[in-house]
Amino acid sequence: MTANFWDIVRYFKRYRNTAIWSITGSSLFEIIDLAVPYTVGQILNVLSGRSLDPEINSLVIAMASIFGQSPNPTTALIMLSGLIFVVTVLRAPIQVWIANNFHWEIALKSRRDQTQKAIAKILTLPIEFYDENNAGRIAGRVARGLANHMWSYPEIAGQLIPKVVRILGIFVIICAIAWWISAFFLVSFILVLLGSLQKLKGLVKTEENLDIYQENTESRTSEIITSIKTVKAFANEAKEYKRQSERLEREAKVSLWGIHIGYVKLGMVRDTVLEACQFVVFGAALFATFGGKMSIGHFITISTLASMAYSEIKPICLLAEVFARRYSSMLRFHEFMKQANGQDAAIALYPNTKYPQYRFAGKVEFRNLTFGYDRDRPVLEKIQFIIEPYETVALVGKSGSGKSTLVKLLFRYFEPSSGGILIDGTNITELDITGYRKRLAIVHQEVDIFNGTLMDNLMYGNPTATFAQVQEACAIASVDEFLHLLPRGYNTIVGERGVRLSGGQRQRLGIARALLVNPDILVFDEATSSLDYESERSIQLAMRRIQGIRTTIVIAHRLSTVREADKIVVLDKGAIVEIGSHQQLLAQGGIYHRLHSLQETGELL
Ligand SMILES: Nc1ncnc2c1ncn2[C@@H]1O[C@H](COP(=O)(O)OP(=O)(O)OP(=O)(O)O)[C@@H](O)[C@H]1O
Repeated sequence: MTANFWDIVRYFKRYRNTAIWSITGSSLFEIIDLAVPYTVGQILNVLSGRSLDPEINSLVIAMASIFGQSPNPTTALIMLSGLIFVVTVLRAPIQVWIANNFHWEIALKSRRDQTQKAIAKILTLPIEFYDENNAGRIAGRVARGLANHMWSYPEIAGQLIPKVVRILGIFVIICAIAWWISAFFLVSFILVLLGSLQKLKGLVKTEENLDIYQENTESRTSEIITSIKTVKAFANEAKEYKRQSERLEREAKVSLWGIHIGYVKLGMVRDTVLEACQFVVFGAALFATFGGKMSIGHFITISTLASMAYSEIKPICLLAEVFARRYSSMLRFHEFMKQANGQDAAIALYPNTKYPQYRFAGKVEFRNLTFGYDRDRPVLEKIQFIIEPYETVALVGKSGSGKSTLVKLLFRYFEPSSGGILIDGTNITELDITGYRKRLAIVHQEVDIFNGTLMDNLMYGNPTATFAQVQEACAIASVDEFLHLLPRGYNTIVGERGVRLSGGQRQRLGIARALLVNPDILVFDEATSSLDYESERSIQLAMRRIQGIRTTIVIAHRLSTVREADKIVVLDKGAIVEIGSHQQLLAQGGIYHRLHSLQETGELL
């Protein structure tokens, strides 16, 4: 999905009304400020004994009559000084208030809204997105996009637009005094702006490449952090360091020689052209004044305004440059936000959303199910078997045979290409996905631990569980075997900043967490990592306690667990090759028998 400039504009759409009046306010103040050089010019005319411009003269007469004075040079000077006081001293706090208050208010509020939307997007993206993009890449893209939008808004709304309006105002005033100077001014302004924009276009393209490079570097840094144990175990610190340094060097080359130098050259050419134009205007006005075609007051007004205008073009170009530098990362944020949601996106993001409260006996039927991540390459083919309520079924097969994929389909992370899954006779696609998933629970091979207390982690799926229920689940899952070893029992902080739990302890925590949900179907993905004997025995005990209470599906990597299952489904290359009890399958003398013999001789399944 591609994004464009209008996505950036839409980002702030919610605050359109405040934006319109605050930008108009800021722009008006930039115009009002222009009264100063004009008034100074008029003061000079008074001081040098020349006449005022007709409009100002009638204003002085009108004001003098209001205060009962006769119009003379003194009243004119008081009037003109009063005008300068109003547009400078009185204007200052109001202008700062609008700029600092409203522009930043919009920037910060939009950041809050959009961060919320980004979190919603993260929660609703299809699960395969996370197979293809790691945390560092996603987090980096979102954070850069949000920050750049936030910084850009006050610069564009509070500075760039008002400055452009100010330049237009200057053009109008110069035009009223000497149209030929204003024509030169306008042409030079447009040419400088078009030239700068043309050059910026090229630089934005290079910025885009830089952004992609940066994302790749961030992604690898995040991988290094999450896989630091592997990096260290292979003593690959130097290799990783070198690879990242090379990437940074490549980024520096692009940003220094491709982009930075581009901006420097652009600035050099632009500033020289601007100074030259200003000099031409100054010279033309000087000769016009010397030749008696212009008053000294108008000469001062024009040269001051021209200097103001040309000095405003520089910040306008600089603001455009800064925006260009941020542009591609903002677009990449919108590309991320436009990613299609997963088919489970309907899952409620708001806690109060109602969903049906299902209750299943737990009969699961895989009916002629075929599926492939890539539609042309099926990973599972014509899978057909039934799990009766409260049965324990073990899925067995070599790595890559499709066991996990079958479970992913049960959780509706993906839809089958043909066939389907029925629960108590109803196709799961006909059920509300939230209500349905609430009745399932899974214990992954690697149990995720959130930073918080052990209790928080146990109650993750069911925050309303009672203490007695927690204790019961912990007893079944053999969590209580290590509970007393933790310094503060249930209140011990575990996870990122707390006590480290071993693989076996994590799995037992995972089982207790799943049991607390009281699911109708429990899926247990046995840890492949070799657990110590004690942990393995505890987990087996826990599994034995669960059997017969609810439908249980075990992705088995150890045959010791499988032996106890009511039914064993042996998968090979995405198809069911054997199905039956441990004894039946041994008697068949097929794949299962071979796997069993291998394990008996000490080889892992
Ligand atoms: N997200 C994915 N996108 C594309 N292909 C995938 C994806 N996940 C798994 N596969 C492929 O699907 C096939 C089945 O994988 P699956 O993870 O289901 O096997 P498994 O039996 O659970 O293996 P293991 O025991 O190693 O976990 C494999 O060929 C794998 O490469």
